[in-house]
Amino acid sequence: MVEVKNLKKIFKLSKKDMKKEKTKQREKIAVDGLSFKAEQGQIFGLLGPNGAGKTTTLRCISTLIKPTEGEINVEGIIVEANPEMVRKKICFLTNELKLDTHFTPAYTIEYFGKLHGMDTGAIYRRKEELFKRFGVSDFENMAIGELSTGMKQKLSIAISLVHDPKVIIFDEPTNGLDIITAKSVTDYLLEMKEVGKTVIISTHIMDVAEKLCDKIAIMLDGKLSIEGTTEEICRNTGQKNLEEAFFKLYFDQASGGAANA
Ligand SMILES: Nc1ncnc2c1ncn2[C@@H]1O[C@H](COP(=O)(O)OP(=O)(O)OP(=O)(O)O)[C@@H](O)[C@H]1O
Repeated sequence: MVEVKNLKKIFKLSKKDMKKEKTKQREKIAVDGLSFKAEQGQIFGLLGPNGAGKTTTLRCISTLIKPTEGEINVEGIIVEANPEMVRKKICFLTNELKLDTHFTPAYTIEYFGKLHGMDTGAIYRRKEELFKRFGVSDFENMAIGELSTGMKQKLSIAISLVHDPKVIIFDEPTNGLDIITAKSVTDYLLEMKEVGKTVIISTHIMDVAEKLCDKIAIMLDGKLSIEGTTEEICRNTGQKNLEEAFFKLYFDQASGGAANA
């Protein structure tokens, strides 16, 4: 279970950031009073356009950055009070994971397994299972520097899961993957929810959200716009599918009108 209460994250902007954001403001409110609860045995999706605050939210849950305000509870542990305990329970897959190019996939997963305090036998079994599952076995003894972007992505997925975490947090899980690997990832996430894990993903792809998620929170400009199942979101916005509901909420917000969902 992951519960986020009134999460707010304000970034101080450097001159370079201000230029990039085309703003005169010295601060950026990336997440603004966000609350939601992702239950065990459920895939919860944060859906939103670029810059909506999805990655920032996931980074706060994953203990990588500190919230400015609010409280996050992961499996009964308050993130701010006990980040080390939370790290044992979660995995966070992001394309920011930097892997040492000189090492092989086999060595790297062993290294991460040891960091999680696993014994050699457990690491080996997990490596065999995950490498087979995500198609890493064929290149497990090559140098990471020689791998393609997709191969590195598959390896990152396997590494992030080595310690069999209770809470799986994937930022844009299918980004950059071919359709076969994308399917193996989504199938895996569906299996994980069946065995009672809590899965949280971020995506801007409607199809991924609709097919995969039990519950969806649509984020716009750092705020929660609406939360519910696809059916609930469609019903509450009076639209016939998630994409149309999303556009209604987006344009209502852009025009300053209340989404009223
Ligand atoms: N470290 C940072 N310093 C300053 N601003 C930041 C920082 N990280 C994120 N932001 C800003 O916060 C806002 C939300 O960014 P975030 O990456 O959370 O959005 P997102 O919904 O994940 O978008 P995307 O789909 O593009 O990944 C953006 O305007 C971004 O530029």
